[in-house]
Amino acid sequence: MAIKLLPPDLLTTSAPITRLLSLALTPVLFATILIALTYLYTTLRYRLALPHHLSTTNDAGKLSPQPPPHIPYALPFLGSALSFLNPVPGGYWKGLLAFHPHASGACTLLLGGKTTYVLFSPSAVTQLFKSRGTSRMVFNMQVMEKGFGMSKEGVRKYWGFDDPENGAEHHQEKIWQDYLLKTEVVNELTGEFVGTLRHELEEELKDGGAKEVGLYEWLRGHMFAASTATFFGRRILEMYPSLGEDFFAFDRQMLSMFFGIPKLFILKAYKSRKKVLDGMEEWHVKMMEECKNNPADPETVKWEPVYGSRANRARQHFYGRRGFTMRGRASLDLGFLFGISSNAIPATGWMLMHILDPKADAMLYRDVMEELKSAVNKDGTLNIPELMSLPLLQSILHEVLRLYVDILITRELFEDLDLPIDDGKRRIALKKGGLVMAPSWLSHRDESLWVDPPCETFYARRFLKVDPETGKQIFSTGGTAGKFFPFGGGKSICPGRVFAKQEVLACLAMVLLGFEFEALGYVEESGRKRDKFPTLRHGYSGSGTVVMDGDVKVRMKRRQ
Ligand code: HEM
Repeated sequence: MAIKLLPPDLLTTSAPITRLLSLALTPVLFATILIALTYLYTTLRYRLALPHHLSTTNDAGKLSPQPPPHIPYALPFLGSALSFLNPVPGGYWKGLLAFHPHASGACTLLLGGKTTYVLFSPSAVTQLFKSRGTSRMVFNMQVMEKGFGMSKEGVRKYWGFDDPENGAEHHQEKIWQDYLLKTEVVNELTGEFVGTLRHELEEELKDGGAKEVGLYEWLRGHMFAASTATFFGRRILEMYPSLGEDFFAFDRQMLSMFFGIPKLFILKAYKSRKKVLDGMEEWHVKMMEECKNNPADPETVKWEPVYGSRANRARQHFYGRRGFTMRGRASLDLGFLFGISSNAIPATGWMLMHILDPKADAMLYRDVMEELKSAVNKDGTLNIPELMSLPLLQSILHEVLRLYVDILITRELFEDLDLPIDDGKRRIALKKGGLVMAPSWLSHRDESLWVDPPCETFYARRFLKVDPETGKQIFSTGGTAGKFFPFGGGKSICPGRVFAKQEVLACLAMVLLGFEFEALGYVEESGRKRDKFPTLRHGYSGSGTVVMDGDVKVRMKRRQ
């Protein structure tokens, strides 16, 4: 049958077949030669550059600083992009450090045509955060368009491409300063969050019984509801009760869209984003009708159910002035919801899971409870400043952020930058137009920096020290500059960091003081039993606080 389908001349002579074959093989041969030559050239370039980079003689001014060695690759233009998309957390970095010395403190990658300088020397990272010649704008624009589904025109409008006077950078910074970072506003937000969460938790086990739950799954629902209502107002969850579920389905797949995986392969991701955007757009249309296109003034009104916090209303006023469509606002709000929810909620989950882990430090749960009780006022309310100063609790939070935050701090270089390595014994020269990236994974898990216990181990008391004067245990992050940066750094540092710490610790305290937990064992995401404590769920590098690939099953009841 197959033979009959071939043209007659191909059946009678083998010459056309040979011609056809050689025609088909030429591009393959060409591609193979190109790949081999690219690999040979980039390997040779790397081998020649590495000794110069590692040499400490250039501090005497004998050698001028050079860009860090370019990691070899085989695919022209794409460079290391495909291997960078390793879904195992830390997988790409592990492969890189198998041949590139950690002591080098930096390297250069070609990622989809873009020269990307990767920093993991503490002195270089510290200096990067201080430098003025960098910006996060290009990264932000890409996240908005590829991650949160904003139109190209919307992104241009947001950043003021055609109207620089009205770009968002300055306005956004001012909104963060006035409504996310000022102490009184943070306290106000924490008060609202605590009130909403209390309301949520009061509904749990009202009859005094007990129940078995997956700890993180249970926590996530309550925490999402409380933080979303705090920032966006109560009405969003009344109108769109499955927002949490839809948001986390989107959150799981956001990076695959951001990294540009062809749509055909990730239809589910696009579908999940569309669903949340449709719901948020509908919410906006209704809310704008209710408030007659004029959300309550953020200066005078503390909180209200339609648009929630001052921070959110200040954003909405700005978007209104800039003439954003409801769809455009939905994308911007999805981005803000991502900022609020994607890190703080899993970080609280990891803390709870470690504290209640039946196979870990047997004294941890007891010590945490003792500390927490000292932060309760006589009337039973939480003393937030006291809570924020508890050494063990702060140490656990920081250890969770060290071990589970996988963030790629990314900046565009709009001028050449000269950075120190090894406290300045060596220097590197980064060229204008490139990207510079400080991956938290490489610094937070550097085995030469985090030694006792080893960097891969969760150690609740890692950030505790004995105060030589009082002999008491104190919390300290001293000596971690450039080695530990879960909130990023410099002028683009996370504006929600102060609230995030209060939110995480307040939530943890309310849960542990309100309920008794008995750990029953570990489970997979599917609910099937497993022997080991959950670890990091698969996802691309840069996921933020990485979610767990399972849960701790607990029996819970109300404390008497
Ligand atoms: C444990 C919790 C959190 C972690 C680890 C975290 C981490 C980060 C990081 C690493 C960045 C990028 C910083 C940089 O490039 O230097 C960032 C940006 C941001 N975060 Fe957070 N964050 C957390 C919680 C929050 C919360 C609760 C909010 C809101 C209240 C928030 C709002 C934002 C916003 C709006 C940005 C973007 C700022 C901009 O583009 O200028 N974050 N966060």
